[in-house]
Amino acid sequence: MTFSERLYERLQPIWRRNHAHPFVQGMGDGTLDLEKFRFYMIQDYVYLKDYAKLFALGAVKSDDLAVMGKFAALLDSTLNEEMSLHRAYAARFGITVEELEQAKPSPVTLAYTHYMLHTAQNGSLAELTAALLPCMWSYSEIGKELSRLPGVSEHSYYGDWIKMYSSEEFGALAQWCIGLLDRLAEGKPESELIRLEEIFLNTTRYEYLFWEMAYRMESWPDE
Ligand SMILES: Cc1ncc(CN)c(N)n1
Repeated sequence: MTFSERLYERLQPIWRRNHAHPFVQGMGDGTLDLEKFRFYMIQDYVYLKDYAKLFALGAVKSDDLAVMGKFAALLDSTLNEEMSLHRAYAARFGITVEELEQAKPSPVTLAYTHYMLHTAQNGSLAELTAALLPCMWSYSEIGKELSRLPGVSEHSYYGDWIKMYSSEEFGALAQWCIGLLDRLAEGKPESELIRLEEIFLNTTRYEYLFWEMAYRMESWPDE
């Protein structure tokens, strides 16, 4: 069994909760309130700005040219493809790029990105990869699962989101990250695998909290 198979098997309960979240299901059946989606888009933009830095840190922590190149490609794709989706949605919501850039993180966004950046800056390349993987992997799985629902890709708002995350290109990037973690985990003692599992579990939990935060449009108490 590969390390990613072990993670997938062990974390099924929380993984399924992510897929079953009303925000995710609401995109699938088209009933999600647009205000919640608007809130999500802005927070996700703020999130991705920090998330992209993990790829830059991954390149710094690697000595393998192929890995460095792939991290550079992931950085480029996050900033210029994934975040373009958000810029396009923002335009539809009447939000300017300047407003997007100035948006401030909610408590959950801040906690999630800071946890990942802290792990990436202080940990090994394997720890960095374990931290960033649930983001890529769970969106690719959610995108694919939603895209199987009839007519969903044609939804005037949620269709583009589902098309992006169910795309082969996004799936291939997620698969590369899974393969990288498997390679990095190979031959590691159980104590280190437990540490990697804990990091992966925490960012999987943060994925859930992010859906919950967006669904409830949670911000700071004084806002
Ligand atoms: C919170 C979150 N998690 C994952 C992804 C997919 N890159 C995202 N855009 N936002």
